[in-house]
Amino acid sequence: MQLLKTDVAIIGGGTAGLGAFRAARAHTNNVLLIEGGPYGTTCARVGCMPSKLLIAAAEAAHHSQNTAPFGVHIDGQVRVNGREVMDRVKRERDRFVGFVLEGVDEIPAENKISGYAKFIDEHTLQVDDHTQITAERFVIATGSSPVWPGFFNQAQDRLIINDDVFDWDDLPESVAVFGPGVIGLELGQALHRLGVRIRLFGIGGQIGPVSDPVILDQADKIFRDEFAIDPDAKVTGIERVDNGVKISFEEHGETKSEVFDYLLAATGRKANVDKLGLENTSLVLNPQGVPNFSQWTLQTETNEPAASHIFIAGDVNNYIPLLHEAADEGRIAGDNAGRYPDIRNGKRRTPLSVVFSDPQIGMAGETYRQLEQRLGTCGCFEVGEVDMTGQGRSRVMLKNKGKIRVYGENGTGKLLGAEMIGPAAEHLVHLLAWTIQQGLTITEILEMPFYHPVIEEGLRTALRDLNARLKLGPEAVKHCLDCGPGA
Ligand SMILES: Cc1cc2nc3c(=O)[nH]c(=O)nc-3n(C[C@H](O)[C@H](O)[C@H](O)COP(=O)(O)OP(=O)(O)OC[C@H]3O[C@@H](n4cnc5c(N)ncnc54)[C@H](O)[C@@H]3O)c2cc1C
Ligand SMILES: NC(=O)c1ccc[n+]([C@@H]2O[C@H](COP(=O)([O-])OP(=O)(O)OC[C@H]3O[C@@H](n4cnc5c(N)ncnc54)[C@H](O)[C@@H]3O)[C@@H](O)[C@H]2O)c1
Repeated sequence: MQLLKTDVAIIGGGTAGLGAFRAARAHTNNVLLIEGGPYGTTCARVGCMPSKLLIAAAEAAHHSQNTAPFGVHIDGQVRVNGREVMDRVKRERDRFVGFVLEGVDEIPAENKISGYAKFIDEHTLQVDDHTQITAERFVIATGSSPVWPGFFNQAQDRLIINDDVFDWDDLPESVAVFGPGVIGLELGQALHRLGVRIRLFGIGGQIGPVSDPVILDQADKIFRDEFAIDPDAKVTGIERVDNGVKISFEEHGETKSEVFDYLLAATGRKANVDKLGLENTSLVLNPQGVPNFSQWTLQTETNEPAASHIFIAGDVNNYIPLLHEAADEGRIAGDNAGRYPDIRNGKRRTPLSVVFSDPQIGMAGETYRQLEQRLGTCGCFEVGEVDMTGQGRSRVMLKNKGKIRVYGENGTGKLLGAEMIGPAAEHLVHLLAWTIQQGLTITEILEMPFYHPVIEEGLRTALRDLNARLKLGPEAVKHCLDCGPGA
């Protein structure tokens, strides 16, 4: 058994762990990074990047099949070569992973340990069966893993998760996707557009991360128009049959069955805490077994009188499981583990999220649900809205679908948040998150320049509507002449 002593031990070499490693090293050279699996990060290997590559191929197929309304006809067949699609996805994915690996290679060998770590007491980790590490402070950055209900296991070898999709050499004929959350929606729509027969099964009517019922209703209509999706499905059976997996479900009061090549479980993820031996520490755990922690310092809560020497960052803390948040949290946790006990509050940014469906779903600032809970009973916030079906630039490009809803505070006139489904949502929510973080009022935002004809003019209409409802501006004028046609 190798015995090692260090100032800071980082458990997990993903995005949060690598950020924590760098930040802790600014305080001490005695930092150990422990990685159980392959380096490369979830984001680059099986997450953000390969999913966006698959979506990019799907968009190319979709555009080339939908040129006729412009009077542009592709005579002949648009052919999707599944092998070439997957080859590009994997080739480009490997390139992104390669960049991460180059960074990992620069970390000196004596600062890296391979193996799965587990606490055996407050200050000691067992790594596989080969090493024990005693450390003054720790950062837990072990990420998350997919979860699914037990009855999915009836699909046996045809049950797959996102990781498996990015291992394919060719596209299958059909996939039943369970979970129209972020992963299911992105992958399901992309597969559909690449010619794979899909059916997307949800539960309780939820689609993506949307909390605003008006946007949810839009999403439901838009996606139902394009592919088979039931966000509130009644699935009555899952069975492994000779040629795949048979799913039985109710539709319009009838029981139907359909056979698919695979069942893709995209029904959520859970924090990787179960094998960490946290029961051997004094940490206070929530019902999911995740340590309680401060979102500002990433310091965990302990039963001991002394402040905790353990920090937790990234997906494993179940707070905001997104890449940029994992990176921020890694830096904050690593910095605090390095400087402990003189710890600091880190900078948390305005919440921002994007689903790369088409149309995209975007959210910035506080969600509708959060605002309803915080301000709903006092009539303290108002909602402005624009329907994108008539929006000039979107219509020109035949991207005129969806709605934008913006939320503002009565009295202060500040923008609080937004939810949307529609064109260029990935860009619009950035603009909104940036203005919310600066604490701008809707009036101040409306003083900014707006070009013509652009999708941002649609956002301006929603903001004008909001200002009028907050009684801080005139009624929004329908077809305002000084705005430019279709603004
Ligand atoms: C399909 C998919 C698409 C996504 N798309 C986006 C997107 O478009 N935009 C976005 O912002 N986010 C996206 N995400 C989320 C994003 O990938 C995660 O938020 C982010 O990767 C989390 O980073 P992390 O460092 O917390 O975890 P990870 O990168 O998973 O790192 C955790 C590491 O810990 C290691 N580990 C686990 N247990 C132990 C142990 N006991 N000992 C040692 N090592 C251990 C693991 O091997 C792993 O390498 C996506 C996720 C998925 C799955
Ligand atoms: N574009 C992005 O930023 C992006 C992309 C992918 C993933 N992610 C991150 O990864 C996280 C995990 O994504 P996810 O899609 O696995 O989780 P999710 O929580 O977003 O979605 C899970 C979905 O599965 C549904 N569901 C649960 N049980 C079900 C069942 N038995 N049958 C059918 N549906 C069921 C839920 O209602 C929900 O809609 C996301 O929260 C997000 O933070 C981000």
